[in-house]
Amino acid sequence: MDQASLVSAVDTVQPDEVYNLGAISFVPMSWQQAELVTEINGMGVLRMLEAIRMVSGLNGSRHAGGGQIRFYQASSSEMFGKAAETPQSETTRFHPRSPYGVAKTYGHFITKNYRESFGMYAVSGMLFNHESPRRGAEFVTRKISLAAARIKLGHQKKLDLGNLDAVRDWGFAGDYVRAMHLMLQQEEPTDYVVGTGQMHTVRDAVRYAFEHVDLDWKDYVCVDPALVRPAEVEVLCADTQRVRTELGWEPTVDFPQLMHMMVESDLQQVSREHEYGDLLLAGSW
Ligand SMILES: Nc1nc2c(ncn2[C@@H]2O[C@H](COP(=O)(O)OP(=O)(O)O[C@H]3O[C@H](CO)[C@@H](O)[C@H](O)[C@@H]3O)[C@@H](O)[C@H]2O)c(=O)[nH]1
Repeated sequence: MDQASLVSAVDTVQPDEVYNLGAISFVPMSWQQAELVTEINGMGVLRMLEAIRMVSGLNGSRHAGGGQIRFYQASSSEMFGKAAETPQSETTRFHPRSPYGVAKTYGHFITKNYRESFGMYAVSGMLFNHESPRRGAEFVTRKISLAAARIKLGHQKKLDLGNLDAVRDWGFAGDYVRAMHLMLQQEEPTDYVVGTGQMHTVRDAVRYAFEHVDLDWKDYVCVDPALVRPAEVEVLCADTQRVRTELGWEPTVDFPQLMHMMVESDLQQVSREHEYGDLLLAGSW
């Protein structure tokens, strides 16, 4: 959408809150299409802020109150990248490791800059990995849960993965949506790190998923060096103190439960797909 159409859309809808979750979110794609990812994940944020600024009539240097529309930017733990410390908090310095992370860092700082320049209620949530049964199949948790279900039901033989030692702080997406909403209900606009504070490896994710279907993951998982990233983010884990104390936010699903939830959902989905496929083959549709 061009800038004029965006301004017109914001002016027509007159929203109270805007959540900018729009992005190309698959990190490896950002090495293949760095310019496109920068355009969408970086410049896209600026365009949203500009549209809100124009509709709100914020023209000068700093306006107290900054208009009525509240803005949420989906920042990412990928900004911490080659992490300077663990766990990562609101004050940890950024060292992004991919064009995706660099573009998100621009989006983060331009949001902060519009808050400081125009007094806008504009905040960033530095969200760690958040997953659910709706996760795209290219992301590692869903790739694993789908494979566990397909292998269990006899529709797949093995699972190729990249770096099994990567450590992430994975949580349930539903919990993170609650955190985003809470961030826009505060008196003062400010940025938060959102995660569970728990570290797990990709290997743990595989183990939890395959355990759920009573299989030994070592019989099925192969490491494919082509899936290892050019510059990996080795360890991410959130310092959750601020989000817990200031927003009263707590995650409700732990990582083993999350993997079980995803595998359970995929067992049903894979069964349905194959039932549907069999009906088609039998000419019943
Ligand atoms: N996708 C994928 N990742 C793999 C694989 N094997 C190992 N990994 C490792 O698994 C980790 C997680 O990869 P993803 O699930 O693709 O997520 P991500 O790169 O950490 O990024 C996600 O979380 C960020 C933080 O919230 C988001 O900003 C980003 O958009 C995305 O949702 C990475 O260290 C990656 O190298 C594989 O076969 N596929």
